[in-house]
Amino acid sequence: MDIPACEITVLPGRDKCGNTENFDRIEIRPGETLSIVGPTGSGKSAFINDIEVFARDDTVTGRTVLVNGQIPPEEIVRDPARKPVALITQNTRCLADLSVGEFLEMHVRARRIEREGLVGETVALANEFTGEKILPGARMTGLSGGQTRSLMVADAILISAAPVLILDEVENAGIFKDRVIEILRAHNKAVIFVTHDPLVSLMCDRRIVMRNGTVAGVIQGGEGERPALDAVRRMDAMLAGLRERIRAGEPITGPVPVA
Ligand SMILES: Nc1ncnc2c1ncn2[C@@H]1O[C@H](COP(=O)(O)OP(=O)(O)OP(=O)(O)O)[C@@H](O)[C@H]1O
Repeated sequence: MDIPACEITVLPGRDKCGNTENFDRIEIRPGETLSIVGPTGSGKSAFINDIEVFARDDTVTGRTVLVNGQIPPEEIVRDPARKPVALITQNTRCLADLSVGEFLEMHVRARRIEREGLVGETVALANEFTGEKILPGARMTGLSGGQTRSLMVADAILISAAPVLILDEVENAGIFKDRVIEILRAHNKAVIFVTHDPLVSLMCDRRIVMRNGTVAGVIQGGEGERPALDAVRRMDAMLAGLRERIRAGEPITGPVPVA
């Protein structure tokens, strides 16, 4: 069953001191990418938690989250097969004692999807996100952090088909973040990244800045940030190259090219 694309609206609650938040509403539409930034303890996780549980003034923040302009019905909130939001964090792991292929086949069957080759497509997509190739015969429990996250993102796109994805600090875990963003956009997903990564933040359409448990600002990316994005892209590629050389055990002597 495909879950139709939807629009998420976050209505204001209160900051940590109990003051009403200073925004009208934040709307997240299909195909949009949003990053949540801010110092430790500023309320980033609380913000995405509100979206994940479809808050109704019943969380610490007092926010309310609407789906297509309305309080979502119970069956959307409770039934994982109908829930439009998938959350993937650094700690998301799958503890099934199955091979990757068996696990995905089971998920395809549970979702009653009849499409030839979907398991293979999902593994192939996951392999676009990670440098450490995933084999269909590998055990789920033996996958590395980066492989697990890549597989979960590919599964969320092709099998769970959740229209809204929340990725909580997954960038540190050996996945090609620019490729992930590109593919998620191509699939018209709404994506929310909680991130400390400059490249991910600058690649997103908008940045929500958190402070003291509240939304302190919303920054629209765009042409003004283009030079910064281009520079960060070059730096990131340089660092990725260096990381690979260090991982391969090369001594890093002589000058390192700077972006
Ligand atoms: N609006 C709020 N009202 C009351 N408490 C809040 C609010 N927002 C966040 N908190 C609480 O403040 C604490 C820190 O928030 P949170 O974990 O969301 O921060 P964070 O930005 O995700 O931090 P980190 O970067 O360390 O993960 C949590 O205990 C959370 O429940």
